[in-house]
Amino acid sequence: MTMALTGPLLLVGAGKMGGALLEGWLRRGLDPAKIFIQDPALPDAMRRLAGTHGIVAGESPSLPQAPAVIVLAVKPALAEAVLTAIAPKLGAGTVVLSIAAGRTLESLAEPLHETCAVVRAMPNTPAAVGEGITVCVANDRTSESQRTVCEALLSAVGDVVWVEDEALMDAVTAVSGSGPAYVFHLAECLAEAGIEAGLPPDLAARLARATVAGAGALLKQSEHDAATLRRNVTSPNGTTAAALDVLMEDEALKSLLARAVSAAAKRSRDLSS
Ligand SMILES: NC(=O)C1=CN([C@@H]2O[C@H](COP(=O)(O)OP(=O)(O)OC[C@H]3O[C@@H](n4cnc5c(N)ncnc54)[C@H](OP(=O)(O)O)[C@@H]3O)[C@@H](O)[C@H]2O)C=CC1
Ligand SMILES: O=C(O)[C@@H]1CCC=N1
Repeated sequence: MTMALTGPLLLVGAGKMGGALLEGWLRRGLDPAKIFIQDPALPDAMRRLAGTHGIVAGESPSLPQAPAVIVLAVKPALAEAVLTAIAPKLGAGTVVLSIAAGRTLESLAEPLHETCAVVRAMPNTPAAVGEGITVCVANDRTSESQRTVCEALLSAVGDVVWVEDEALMDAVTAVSGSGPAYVFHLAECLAEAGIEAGLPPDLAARLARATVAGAGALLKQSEHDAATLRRNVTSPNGTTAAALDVLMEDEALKSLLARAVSAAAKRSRDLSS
C-alpha cells in the first residue's frame, strides 16, 4: 500500500466496519507488523485474520506509544470514553480517524490534547467488498500528510470524498452511510412482491438479489445517469411503464425516501448532542 505510515496504526473496534477496513488494508499490502487491534470481543473471523498475520490484538493489548493513526470504529456512544482511555498513548503526530456516526470533530477532540488532528469519516458497508464510499472532514489541526494517510486507509475499501463543511456529514450519513440498508430493503420487498406474484420463494429471492446487484453494477459502470438507465428499461406502454406508474404516482417513493433520509439525518444530528 502506498501510504506513508510514519508509525503504528491502532484499530479500536474490529466489528463490521473496523473488520472491513482491516481486510482492505491487508488486501492492499499494509504491513501487518504496523497494525494493532483493540477490541474486547474480537469477532472470530477477525481473531483468525489477526492470528494469520501475526497482528497484536485483544481487549487491552500492549499498545504502541504514539501511534501514527488511531482508527476509531466503536459504537458512537463509546467514542468519547474510548478516546479518554487512549489519550495518554497519543503522540504529537497522531491523527484520530473516527467513523462513528454523529460524533463531531469537536466532541472527538475534547478528550484529546488540544492540538490533536482528528478526521471524521462516514464509510458504508459495501466497504466489505471494496465497493464503499467514504466522505470525510478534517479539523484544522490535521496536516496534509495526515489527510493523505487517512485517504489511503479509507481508499483501501472504496472511493473517498473530502468535504470542508462538517454540517454536510448528517446528510451524508443518511444517504451513503445508511443507504445500503434502503437498497437491501428494496431487494427484500422485491422478493416478497415476486412471491405474491406467484414465484417460488427461492426463485423470487434469487431474482431480486441478482436484479439489485446487476442494476448496481450497471449504474456503476455506465456512462449514463440513473434516470437514463431507468428510461432504457421502460418501453412505451410496456410492463415497466405500468409498474413505474404505480411507484411514481404522487411521487410516492420519492417522498417516502425523502422522509427516510430526513429521519436518518435527524438521528445523526441527535447522536451528536
Ligand atoms: N454498520 C454500518 O453500516 C456503519 C457503521 N458506522 C459506524 O462504525 C462504528 C462501528 O459500527 P459497526 O462496525 O457496525 O459496529 P460493530 O458492533 O460491528 O463493531 C464495533 C466493535 O467494537 C467493539 N467494542 C466495544 N467496546 C469496545 C472498546 N471499549 N474498545 C474497542 N472495541 C470495542 C465491539 O465489541 P462488542 O460487539 O462486544 O460490543 C465490536 O466488535 C459505529 O460508530 C457506526 O456508527 C459507520 C458507517 C457505516
Ligand atoms: O445506523 C447507523 O447508525 C450506522 C451509521 C451509518 C450506517 N450505520
